[in-house]
Amino acid sequence: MAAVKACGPVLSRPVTFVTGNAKKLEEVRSILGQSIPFQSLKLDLPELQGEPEDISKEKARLAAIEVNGPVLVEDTCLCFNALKGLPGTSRFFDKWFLQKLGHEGLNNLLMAYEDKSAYALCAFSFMNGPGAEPITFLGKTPGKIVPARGPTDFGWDPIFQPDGYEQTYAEMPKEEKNTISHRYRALAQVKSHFTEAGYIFQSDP
Ligand SMILES: O=c1nc[nH]c2c1ncn2[C@H]1C[C@H](O)[C@@H](COP(=O)(O)OP(=O)(O)OP(=O)(O)O)O1
Ligand SMILES: [Mg+2]
Repeated sequence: MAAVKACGPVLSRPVTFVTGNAKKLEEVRSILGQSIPFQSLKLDLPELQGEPEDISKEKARLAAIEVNGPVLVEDTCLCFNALKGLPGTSRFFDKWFLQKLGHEGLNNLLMAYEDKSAYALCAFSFMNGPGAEPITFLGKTPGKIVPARGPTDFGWDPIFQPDGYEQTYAEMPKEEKNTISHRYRALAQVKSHFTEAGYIFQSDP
C-alpha cells in the first residue's frame, strides 16, 4: 500500500456524485470542471420529505452506504412565496409533484395570488464515506413563476424566471444559467470547502 503523507482529510477515492437525473449531472459536470475529481453514479434515491437540508443529508447517508466511499448528492426544490402560509408544506420537494401537475398546473397553483415570486433552492451534501458526518451547502436563486417559455427538457426551467433577467432558465444559454443558478451557488461553496479543507486523494490500492 502506498504511504500517504496526510496534511488534510484523506479521501479513499474520487467523490461519487449520485443522482438519477441526467440533466443535473450535466450541469454539475460543467460547473465543477476539473476543480474536484469526481465520478458519477446513476441511482434513483428515494424521494424523501422534510426540510431540504435534512433531505439532502439523508440522501448522502443512503448514497454513502451504496457507494461505500465519499459521496456528493443534492436535493433541489422550487418554493413559492405566496404559499408559505398554507398549512402543511409550501415546498415542491420531489419530482412527482412536477410530473403530476405539469408547468401549467404549477402556474395555476398561484392563480389566486398576486405574488408570483419564488426561489430555487439547492442543498448539496458531501459525506466522506459511511459513518462520517454529512456537510451541507445551500444555494438559492430568487425569481418568479411565469407561463412556460423555452425548451422543456429540464424540469421546471421553463416556468422559472430569475430576478434581473428577461429569460426563463430554459430560454437562457446553459452557460448563463450555470453562473447564476441555485446549483452554481451551492457548488461554489462546495468548491471553497474542498479548497479550505485540503482533501488528499488517495487512490485505491
Ligand atoms: O435546475 C433545475 N431546473 C429545473 N428543474 C429542476 C432543477 N433541478 C431539479 N429540478 C427538478 C427535478 C425534479 O423534478 C425536482 C427536484 O427533485 P430532486 O429529487 O432534487 O431531483 P431528481 O429526483 O430528479 O434527481 P435526484 O436523483 O438527484 O434526486 O426538480
Ligand atoms: Mg430525487
